[in-house]
Amino acid sequence: MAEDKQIRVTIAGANGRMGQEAVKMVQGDPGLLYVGPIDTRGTDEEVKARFAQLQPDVLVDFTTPQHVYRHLQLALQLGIRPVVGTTGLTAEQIAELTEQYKTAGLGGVIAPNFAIGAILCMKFAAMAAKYMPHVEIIELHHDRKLDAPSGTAIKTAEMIAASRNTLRQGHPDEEESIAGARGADYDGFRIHSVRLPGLVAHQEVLFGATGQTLSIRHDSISRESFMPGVNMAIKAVVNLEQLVYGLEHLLD
Ligand SMILES: NC(=O)C1=CN([C@@H]2O[C@H](COP(=O)(O)OP(=O)(O)OC[C@H]3O[C@@H](n4cnc5c(N)ncnc54)[C@H](OP(=O)(O)O)[C@@H]3O)[C@@H](O)[C@H]2O)C=CC1
Ligand SMILES: O=C(O)C1=N[C@H](C(=O)O)C[C@H](O)C1
Repeated sequence: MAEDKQIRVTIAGANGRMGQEAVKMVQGDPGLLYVGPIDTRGTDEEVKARFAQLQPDVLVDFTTPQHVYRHLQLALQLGIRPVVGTTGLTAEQIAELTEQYKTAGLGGVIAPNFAIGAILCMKFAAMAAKYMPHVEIIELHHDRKLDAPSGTAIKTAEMIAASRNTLRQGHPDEEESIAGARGADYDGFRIHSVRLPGLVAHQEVLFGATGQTLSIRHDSISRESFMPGVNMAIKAVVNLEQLVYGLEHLLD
């Protein structure tokens, strides 16, 4: 795409918590043109007619786990490059979409977290797990969140699992007297989800070894924290020819 041409951006979920921030960010960048919101709660024909009216280069998605898979399929059919922050896609869906986008040679970004500090938290956690394989993840979010565990916690867990040998942690005879007390199991370690009003988006990765512990913590205290990453993804996706999962793939 020519460097001096504005990138035409539509946003799904434009009235939501993240969508409102994203609209402000896009409208504040002279390199981007906000062409308007897209709402896909209609028939395929109605939605395609709206896309035809908007003519976007990029679809930014901050909606719900229920809709995001269809949005990625629609974007593929229409040749619009998606930048997806919505969480809740399964590993199988991401793998399938990655193949489909590769076949079509279309760029896309799925990023469970756009905050640079969260990406560093994931990378540091993966580094630490190699040397301190006993680990638990605690993610903490506002209580309007629909999915658990968070997309960030799942991505962190995937990166930890890739950098350590599978290890079933805790006492072999441990029992829960209240179901769920030990959290969700991922590759032998545990993920705990906290939901409270007042929180935004937070994650702590705890490691333990003989006589020592290590905590790696990231806090998003406002949704502005995600916007530089969304901006970077919009500008990168127009030059991509495949779907990437994780903002770390766009960082050098
Ligand atoms: N990757 C990242 O860095 C981040 C990702 N997220 C993720 O982003 C997603 C949105 O979070 P958040 O903004 O807090 O949620 P909100 O509930 O505030 O916003 C979701 C919005 O999507 C709208 N919506 C629902 N369905 C459709 C549809 N089919 N087409 C268009 N709009 C639709 C809703 O409209 P209505 O209210 O009318 O139903 C609502 O305005 C979540 O999955 C969350 O996990 C959040 C923060 C950071
Ligand atoms: O719903 C949220 O708010 C967030 N969702 C993302 C996730 O599930 O990881 C990113 C961030 O944690 C905020």
